[in-house]
Amino acid sequence: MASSIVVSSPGKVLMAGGYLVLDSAYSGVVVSTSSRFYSVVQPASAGESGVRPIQITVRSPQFVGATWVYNVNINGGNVVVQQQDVSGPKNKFVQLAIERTLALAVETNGVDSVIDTLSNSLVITILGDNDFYSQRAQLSARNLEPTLASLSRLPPFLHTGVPISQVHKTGLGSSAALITSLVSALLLHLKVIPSDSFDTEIPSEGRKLAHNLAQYVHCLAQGKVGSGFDVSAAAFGSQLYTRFDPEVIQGLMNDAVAPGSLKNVLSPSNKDWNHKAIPFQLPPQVRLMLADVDAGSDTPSLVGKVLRWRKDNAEEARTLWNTIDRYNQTLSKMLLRLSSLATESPEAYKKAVKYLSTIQSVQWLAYPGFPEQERVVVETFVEVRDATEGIRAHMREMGTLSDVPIEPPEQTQLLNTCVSIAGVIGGGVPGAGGYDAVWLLALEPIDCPAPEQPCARVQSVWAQYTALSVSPLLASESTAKGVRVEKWDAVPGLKEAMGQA
Ligand SMILES: Nc1ncnc2c1ncn2[C@@H]1O[C@H](COP(=O)(O)OP(=O)(O)O)[C@@H](O)[C@H]1O
Ligand SMILES: C[C@@](O)(CCOP(=O)(O)OP(=O)(O)O)CC(=O)O
Repeated sequence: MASSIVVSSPGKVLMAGGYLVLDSAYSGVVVSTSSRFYSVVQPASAGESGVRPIQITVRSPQFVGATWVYNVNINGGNVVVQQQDVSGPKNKFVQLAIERTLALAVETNGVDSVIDTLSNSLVITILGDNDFYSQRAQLSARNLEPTLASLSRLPPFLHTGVPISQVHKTGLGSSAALITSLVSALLLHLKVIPSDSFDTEIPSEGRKLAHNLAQYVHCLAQGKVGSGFDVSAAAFGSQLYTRFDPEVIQGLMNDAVAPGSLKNVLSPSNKDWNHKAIPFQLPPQVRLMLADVDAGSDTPSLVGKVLRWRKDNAEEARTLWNTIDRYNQTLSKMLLRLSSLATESPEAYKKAVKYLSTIQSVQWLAYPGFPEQERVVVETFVEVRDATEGIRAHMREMGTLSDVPIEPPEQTQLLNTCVSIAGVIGGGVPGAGGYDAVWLLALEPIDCPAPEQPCARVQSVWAQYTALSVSPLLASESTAKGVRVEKWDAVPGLKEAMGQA
């Protein structure tokens, strides 16, 4: 498909730092997922060139009735993107992503250049990996158990059978990944950033601009400035994230922006973008598993209650947040140390993982005869386990003090059952917590048959929780990178899904 651009961004799991990451004094441990969101930008067919006003059609082939046609009006520096069918369902994430990216392109390259680039109009297709949306209905329709093996048997980009408004999201940050991949694809198509902006993980100026624009659009679409960890993960991949000062975009949080007001604010050289995204990755042979547990909690209301408690109990909250932050930092430091140990002593690391994968974590230190290098690996894994348990205990305490179900009893019971499975390192509730999901870190020894892997043991326990209708997801460090340009043929099922609409 000539002159098409395919860009993808990962989803996210905030393993540690929920609520704290709203304060730039603290950081969050964010793992970007193996599940990715794709934006495909193509010039409309030749027969539609020269259409006025310029039209941009956006299609979401995975949902019923998810096609939006926009008229683009560029008058001087003003860019207005209007939905043709004003009575139809709207998608503010898509509309604002297009409108503000075009406005930035006009500021950067001038009106004539943008109009010339859009002379053929555009067709944009957006698709999320299956894991962004609950596949329970699709699994039961195929009489399949809610297991990883069943999920891997589903066709990629599976049609959900419902309108977007009715989809059960799994909390991987679909809107953040959507916006980041879409603005990145448009910035490339409109030649606002160089074509190689996403060729390496090193944050190029183009990647930084795409991040800043995506953060702005996401906050505008949501009507609030969250911590932004989800967009940062979509842009830069797994990281230790510290939020930017919301003031940097406060002046742009309006229905319309004055011509010329975006470029300087969103520029990577604007030092007011003071977020931090320190590269992070899970150690080898460690898998992040996610269970989509329930219909989900209302994150903004949980956040509102916790922040009210924090405001009314400043001293108590500071002490508790500082304690949680120490556990969060220990978790990230020990996970990074395991990556170093795997590089320094690969054989000792592999042997330790193999042994630990066969027993419960509470027994990991029982054996006294480890050789020195293996003992260091075992002790470091124990520190990770202890950090996860310390985070859980203090997040539960925060929930009790603020009357918010951060780790409610049902989740505590599920997590306690899971972390006692042989080969499971630890777990917790992601992000704001609640009833949405649980995450686990599980060992994955290299030379061990799949049915004996800790992941498989977790699956068999999760399959018993039919009441929780768990649909497990899986993330891993191997593919958890930020925005990247894709080759058509390298994305299984993409061409077929494009034809779905
Ligand atoms: N494939 C898609 N096509 C169009 N819009 C989508 C798609 N997936 C998600 N969205 C938009 O993102 C919103 C969900 O974003 P969000 O609330 O961040 O969910 P989550 O973070 O739990 O995935 C949806 O309501 C919809 O507007
Ligand atoms: C509370 C938070 O710090 C983390 C929320 O993480 P979640 O992953 O729970 O977010 P949703 O996908 O919107 O449900 C709020 C924030 O950082 O913006």
